[in-house]
Amino acid sequence: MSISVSTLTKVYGTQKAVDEISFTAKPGVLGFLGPNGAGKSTTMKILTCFIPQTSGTATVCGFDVVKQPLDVRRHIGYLPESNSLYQDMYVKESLGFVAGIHKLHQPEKRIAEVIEQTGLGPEQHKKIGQLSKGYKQRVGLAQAILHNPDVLILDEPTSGLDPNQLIGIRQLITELGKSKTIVLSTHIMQEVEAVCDNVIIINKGKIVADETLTGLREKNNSSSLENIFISLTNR
Ligand SMILES: Nc1ncnc2c1ncn2[C@@H]1O[C@H](COP(=O)(O)OP(=O)(O)OP(=O)(O)O)[C@@H](O)[C@H]1O
Repeated sequence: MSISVSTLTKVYGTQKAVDEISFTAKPGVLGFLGPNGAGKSTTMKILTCFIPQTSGTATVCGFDVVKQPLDVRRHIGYLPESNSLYQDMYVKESLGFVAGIHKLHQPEKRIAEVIEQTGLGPEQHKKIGQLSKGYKQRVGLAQAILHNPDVLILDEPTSGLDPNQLIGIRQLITELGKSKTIVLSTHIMQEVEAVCDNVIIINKGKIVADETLTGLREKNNSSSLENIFISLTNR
């Protein structure tokens, strides 16, 4: 399994944000859904070694997030919810900077590939601060996939994008999901229908559904995903 999480718990002070969750993920796109404050970003931050868990374990490509963080970082790409980019850097320069962190061989070639893949071509000579929100999001995605990781963690990657850009990014996620394990957090149920193979719904720090998209619908009398979400998270 590319991701394996076992009885993972995170407590902030007195707030239990993640409560003994266990799940696995393999190549494909896993929708990671839940209401605001359910614990999605917290789980993603633990998987990407940004914060430590309180208890339980998580491994990425067999590497433990606490004991082997450097190995985990080599295998994972992360687009955080608040995608903080260096506004004064040029697009290509920022990708060169990230390539340096990953010590990539032939960075120029890989940067050109990723610019093509993320549709950044027309904007590649601009400073990040001059880009529209959608293109900034593409830069974040380009940075996340630059080292060709096996696992991608995308925290609301399409929030605030226009319908044309949405389609482009969703196509890219679908394409990447053919070979990589993608954990995708989103509040857009249409997006889940469009790109996800499997779905986890988390509510108040606990997993309330972990199914294939078709399995989830069958179990809930073919109800819409929106209705399933509402019924599982209003308990
Ligand atoms: N650094 C922190 N200190 C204290 N509490 C925190 C911290 N980060 C998150 N929390 C709390 O943990 C809970 C889970 O937050 P988290 O950001 O993981 O939710 P989420 O599912 O990603 O929500 P959203 O959909 O709004 O992004 C919330 O109650 C939140 O207030």
